[in-house]
Amino acid sequence: MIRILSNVLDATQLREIDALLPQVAFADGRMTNRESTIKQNLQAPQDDPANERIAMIAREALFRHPELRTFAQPRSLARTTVARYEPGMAYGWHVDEALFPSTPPLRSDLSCTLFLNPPGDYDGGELVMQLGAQELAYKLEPGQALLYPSTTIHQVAPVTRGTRIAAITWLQSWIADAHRRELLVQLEEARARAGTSDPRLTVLLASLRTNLFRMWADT
Ligand SMILES: O=C(O)CCC(=O)C(=O)O
Ligand SMILES: [Fe+2]
Repeated sequence: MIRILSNVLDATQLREIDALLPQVAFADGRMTNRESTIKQNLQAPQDDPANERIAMIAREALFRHPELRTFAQPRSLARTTVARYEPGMAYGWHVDEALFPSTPPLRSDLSCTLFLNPPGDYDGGELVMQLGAQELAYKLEPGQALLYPSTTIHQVAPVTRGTRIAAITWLQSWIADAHRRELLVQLEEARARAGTSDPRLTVLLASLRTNLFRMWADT
């Protein structure tokens, strides 16, 4: 399921990131995908101090975002990298790598783009998801994020004017299977909708959720 997360970053965090962005020493994005013929963007080197600070702000904000916690059941979050697209740049149709090279390697269950500048700053640059014969294009406000299954074929459409800046990361979920994760999301919603007027129902829904999580969680 593709989800839009709102208010991942507040105005103060966005201001701090805006002040850090000019200090990022962007380099060719192929540094992390050497063979790629479809990736044309600029990316912050991992040891870039401004990127590290932005990554820390983004990581903390994402990891505690209540909807991300419900939708992703996050076990671990990969390093966050800031990417920049200038006119003519794009990232053609692809699917993200299965394993993110960290220690231990992180299985990419969900991919996440945190938008850092306003959609009015650039033309093109939509993040496009391929769903069978349909395409869904997203261009979100700064501080909003798109969370999508890493199994999805997607692209960043060519930027034709201005600059697109986003922070990208990957998550490993406690629940590898997307359908199981979705059932837990529905149970969470059922629990919220049921309220507390029937205490037995409250316990039953909590029990279902917890015991399915126990049955399905990787350890
Ligand atoms: O910039 C984005 O929104 C996503 C980029 C992307 O698909 C990737 O880095 O794998
Ligand atoms: Fe991607």
